[in-house]
Amino acid sequence: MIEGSVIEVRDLTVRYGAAVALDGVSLTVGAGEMVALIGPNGAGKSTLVNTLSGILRPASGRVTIGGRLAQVPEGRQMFPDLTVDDNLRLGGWRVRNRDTGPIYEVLPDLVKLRRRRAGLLSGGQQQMVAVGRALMSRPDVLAVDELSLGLAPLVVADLVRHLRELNAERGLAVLLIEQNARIALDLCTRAYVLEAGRIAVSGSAEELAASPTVAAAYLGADAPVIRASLKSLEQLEGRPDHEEEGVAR
Ligand SMILES: Nc1ncnc2c1ncn2[C@@H]1O[C@H](COP(=O)(O)OP(=O)(O)OP(=O)(O)O)[C@@H](O)[C@H]1O
Repeated sequence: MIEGSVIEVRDLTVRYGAAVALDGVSLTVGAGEMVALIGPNGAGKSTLVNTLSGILRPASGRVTIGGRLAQVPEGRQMFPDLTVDDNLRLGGWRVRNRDTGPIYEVLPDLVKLRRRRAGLLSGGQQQMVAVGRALMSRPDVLAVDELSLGLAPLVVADLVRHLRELNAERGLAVLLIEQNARIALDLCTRAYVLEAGRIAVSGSAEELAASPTVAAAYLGADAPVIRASLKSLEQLEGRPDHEEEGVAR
């Protein structure tokens, strides 16, 4: 394993029966790094996350995780009849961690919801529970599958801000799997573009955002909306202007 990396994927091929979903994929995520994996529907993004977390087995190639990986699954996967607190607790099951207190410190919006049934929450609230539940296993790296799916821009901006804080203050590495490339390239420093099971292009977020091909294919009309939401969220909370650095390009 490359020193200092928390995820190392080498020449990974994954099949569903005869169908090849991932074909010779290689990528790395360094400790404390935020890396994006973007790509269209059916590119193989969820297959990759599910292989990282051991749900799927590679046909060939190697996946190495340095430290602990926790997954925020696509669609949030709440236990709808359980309370928020019980959903969180389930995230700590593997490491025998039942103390949800630290999660409410990191995600204080959940405090007032702790006794509510998860099925009654909004999509954004559920996504926050899903992030908190993943944090219960005290991970070194979080694999977040479609953070923004079906959520309003302001809600996404709030979740992005929390991920940024977790990264800056706790050194949590993040692999962000996103269809919305603008969000991914705003949040992360490096990115890979997955197309039809192969890495089509990779590089720094700046390079990819500046690439006409990537821009044409992936940077749609929603881009200004998300950035405006981040800005208004920060203004609402009286955050200083320099926090905007790294968001707007
Ligand atoms: N259980 C399965 N059985 C057979 N084929 C599957 C299965 N799950 C996914 N596939 C196929 O594998 C390919 C990759 O799917 P995957 O869900 O990983 O893509 P994705 O990039 O996550 O797409 P989306 O953004 O729509 O979730 C697709 O062609 C898909 O149809």
